[in-house]
Amino acid sequence: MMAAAASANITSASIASYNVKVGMVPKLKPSGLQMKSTHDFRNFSGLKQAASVSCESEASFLGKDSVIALRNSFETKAVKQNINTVAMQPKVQASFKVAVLGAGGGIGQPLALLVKMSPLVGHLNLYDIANVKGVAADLSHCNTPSEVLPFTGPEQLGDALKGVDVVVIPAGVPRKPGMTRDDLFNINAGIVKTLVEAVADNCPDAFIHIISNPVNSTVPIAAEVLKQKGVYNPKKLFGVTTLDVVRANTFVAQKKGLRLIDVDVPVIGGHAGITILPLLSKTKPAVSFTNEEIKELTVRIQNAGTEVVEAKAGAGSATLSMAYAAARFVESSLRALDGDSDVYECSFVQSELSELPFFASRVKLGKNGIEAFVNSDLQGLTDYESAALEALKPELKSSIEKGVAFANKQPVNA
Ligand SMILES: NC(=O)c1ccc[n+]([C@@H]2O[C@H](COP(=O)([O-])OP(=O)(O)OC[C@H]3O[C@@H](n4cnc5c(N)ncnc54)[C@H](O)[C@@H]3O)[C@@H](O)[C@H]2O)c1
Ligand SMILES: O=C(O)C[C@H](O)C(=O)O
Repeated sequence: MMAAAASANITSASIASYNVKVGMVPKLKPSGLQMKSTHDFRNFSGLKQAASVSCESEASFLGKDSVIALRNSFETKAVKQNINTVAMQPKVQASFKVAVLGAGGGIGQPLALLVKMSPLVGHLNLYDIANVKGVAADLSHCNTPSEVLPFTGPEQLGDALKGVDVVVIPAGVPRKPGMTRDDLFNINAGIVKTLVEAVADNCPDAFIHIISNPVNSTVPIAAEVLKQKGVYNPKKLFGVTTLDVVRANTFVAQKKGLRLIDVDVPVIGGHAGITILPLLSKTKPAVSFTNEEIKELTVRIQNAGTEVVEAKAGAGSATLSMAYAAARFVESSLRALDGDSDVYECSFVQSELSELPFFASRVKLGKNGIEAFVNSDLQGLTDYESAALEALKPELKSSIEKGVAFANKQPVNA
């Protein structure tokens, strides 16, 4: 069944009042990194459990707001139960099933490790056409809750996907120096099509995270495949653009001498070159930039993938930072599925925020996928941002149309 495309739009005013309403976390912001899970957590990273320590580690991919919320959640429970937070032993209830398709690769392996560390994950299925048995055996020795299983080859793909809540797809070839992401289309389009067909057949209700490039085309391909299979739910199909946000946050913090953990920059548009548009005017905390700084930061964020491709000199593209970013998006999705009502992330999704059918923006995630679009991010843009937004549209439109045309030329396998 095709679900309704439109979700409610959210303005900054409604976000503000929403945050006041939930009230548990003093300084919430609509940035995707708050945590108020219904589950209790234990930290598996070797630190003491969150209830008993100040765990504002700047190394945590949970981010500051998550950590504050996590601690508040324990403290609130402890007060209610009239017990000492230091003595509290939270019970882990890992329940979600995650599948990584392309798990033996440069992104897949570190991503699998980070997902293995999540206290929300009970089952972690690793699928690849090669090299995945050893990865699963290796990971399965970590004393974190999830059971790790390997699945190799098309005959095991269906089993890898049965009952899965979140499917992450980093399968496909990466760039070499001199290539654009679109140069990967001919190989990766077919890989994504085949994998999404299997998702449609085996776990049509899962959140689907597409990492494989070119994201601006592979997400529309996935949408068409799901439509052809009669199971498209636009609220649950996501192009992973979290790495653009991670990079923007890092580069802005470095440039302005801010604490990394404080910075949040929304990135809109798509995921290739000029289609990546960081909205520096919406940076939190509010920062002022010179025109030169805006240009320099924008271009650096847009070319950051190429910066890594060139530094790796033929050995691939970003893998470790991508795994980190993908793990953040998985964790956000699981928190949303777990009932956390304050989860916001940027993602490339079916959208009505612009005249393009797919567009990256900040979205609010809930149990049923996208609950709302943060349309206030697109209001009050600077002249520079407005011009950049108009300039990206033709390229993004043509990448979307290329994906749709590919999928419609190649009917899905029944
Ligand atoms: N969205 C983003 O921000 C982002 C960031 C970095 C990389 N990427 C993209 O992610 C993709 C993977 O990059 P990587 O560095 O991990 O590449 P990689 O070559 O190291 O790994 C890819 C893996 O996919 C597997 N694979 C290939 N065909 C498959 C199939 N049909 N089914 C299952 N698995 C299959 C390969 O065996 C390999 O293990 C590339 O397309 C790259 O451009 C996207
Ligand atoms: O740049 C690439 O090809 C990989 C990825 O899209 C990235 O942004 O790092």
